[in-house]
Amino acid sequence: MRRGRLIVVSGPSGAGKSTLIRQALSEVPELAYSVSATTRKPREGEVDGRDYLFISREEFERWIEEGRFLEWAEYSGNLYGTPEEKVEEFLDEGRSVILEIELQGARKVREKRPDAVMVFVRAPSLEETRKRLEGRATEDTEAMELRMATALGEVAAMDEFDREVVNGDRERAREDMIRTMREIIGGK
Ligand SMILES: Nc1nc2c(ncn2[C@@H]2O[C@H](COP(=O)(O)OP(=O)(O)O)[C@@H](O)[C@H]2O)c(=O)[nH]1
Ligand SMILES: Nc1ncnc2c1ncn2[C@@H]1O[C@H](COP(=O)(O)OP(=O)(O)O)[C@@H](O)[C@H]1O
Repeated sequence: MRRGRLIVVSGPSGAGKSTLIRQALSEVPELAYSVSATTRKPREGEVDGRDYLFISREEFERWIEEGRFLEWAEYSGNLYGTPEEKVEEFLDEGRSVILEIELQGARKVREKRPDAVMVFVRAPSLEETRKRLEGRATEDTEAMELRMATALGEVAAMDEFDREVVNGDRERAREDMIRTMREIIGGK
């Protein structure tokens, strides 16, 4: 069986990555989602094992020592990492796997797996990114400002990516994301 593709989806906080990925996963059955581990506290509505594996810093550090991560990074004071075993399982089953990860992690994956396809998601502008983060209201002011500061650096890295999805109009972005995923799976 042909192995699946490794798909990295990255972009500033508030760009709409989670929203677009959720939509792509429900439309494209060949896609699987890699559930990351994090030391961040769960947000209202987030489910352990579905959105993230919520673990302590001690446990996270143990996983690093045991070499269980394909990549990991610190972001906004918390640790985030991609457990490698599950990703490999999906790829072996012929499913393509989406990693929703920040820029440092994306760069590590590109180094380790040059065949990974890098997709950048962004809002039409930074002002729009801020508005959406404020609308989502999941972070306190400090965490939000940190995300905005990081967003500036992330937008500058756009050129490092293979594909871009601009999330302006919701419906168009949804279609664009789904088309992009189908093209990647189909080898385009
Ligand atoms: N390197 C890395 N980044 C991750 C991983 N999982 C999530 N992230 C990124 O960590 C950042 C923060 O995620 P989160 O706390 O859920 O906040 P949000 O992006 O504002 O919704 C986002 O850019 C995610 O893409 C991971 O396994 N590895
Ligand atoms: N095209 C869009 N137009 C307006 N708001 C959007 C759009 N896409 C997503 N949002 C909203 O913006 C906020 C951030 O989206 P989210 O998917 O959580 O971003 P990310 O995962 O990149 O941090 C959410 O409240 C979401 O409902």
